[in-house]
Amino acid sequence: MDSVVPRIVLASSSPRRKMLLHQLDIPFDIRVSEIDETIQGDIPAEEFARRLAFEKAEAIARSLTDTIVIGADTIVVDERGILGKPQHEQEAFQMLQRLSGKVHRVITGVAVISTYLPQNALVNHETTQVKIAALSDRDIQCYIHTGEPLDKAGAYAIQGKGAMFVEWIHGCYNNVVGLPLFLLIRMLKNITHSTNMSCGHLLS
Ligand SMILES: Cc1cn([C@H]2C[C@H](O)[C@@H](COP(=O)(O)OP(=O)(O)OP(=O)(O)O)O2)c(=O)[nH]c1=O
Repeated sequence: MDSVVPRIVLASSSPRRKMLLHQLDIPFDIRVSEIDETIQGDIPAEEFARRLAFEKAEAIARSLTDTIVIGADTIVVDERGILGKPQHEQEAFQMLQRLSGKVHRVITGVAVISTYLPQNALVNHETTQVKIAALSDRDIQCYIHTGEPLDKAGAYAIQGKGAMFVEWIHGCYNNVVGLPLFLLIRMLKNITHSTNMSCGHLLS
């Protein structure tokens, strides 16, 4: 039997995720889901990121057939808990003060839901350690004025001007930007192999 090339949908409004998935040269469409991302401190951070990734993918998958839907959620975690995206400049300032001179974790939950029959869902996460240099209040203020921090977890962008604050990372770089491609490809391979599908050589 010939293998089927699946339809892939990225359930995300993030231009970073779109750019990263484009890098793999797999055709895909984008659909944006609205879910409640209020931080819940009573569950482990990994589980929180995985749950949000699943909810983002599921909100789109429930109205689609014969599609593979990808959802992701990125959070920053330190010893005090989870940092999501800052709501305003003051919160961005507080987040960057909190990360200054320390190591934190960036966790991206990834969900891949197949609505081909038999339906299937995989959820996983990737963790990267990031060391931020000691920042003065002036460093933080200047950075906030660039406008970059506001739609980023932890109020910085490693792929942008925030790179000047990153001393080192340990783990997957793309995970920090919002989509761990190595993990995603393994999940896509798993889910397409469980049915008779292929996305060309990348997923074979
Ligand atoms: C730490 C860090 C995060 N980010 C981004 C990745 C994510 O887009 C964002 C975290 O917010 P998310 O809620 O994961 O994603 P989003 O709201 O941008 O998009 P959607 O929910 O529609 O998929 O922070 C960077 O771009 N660079 C970084 O260095």
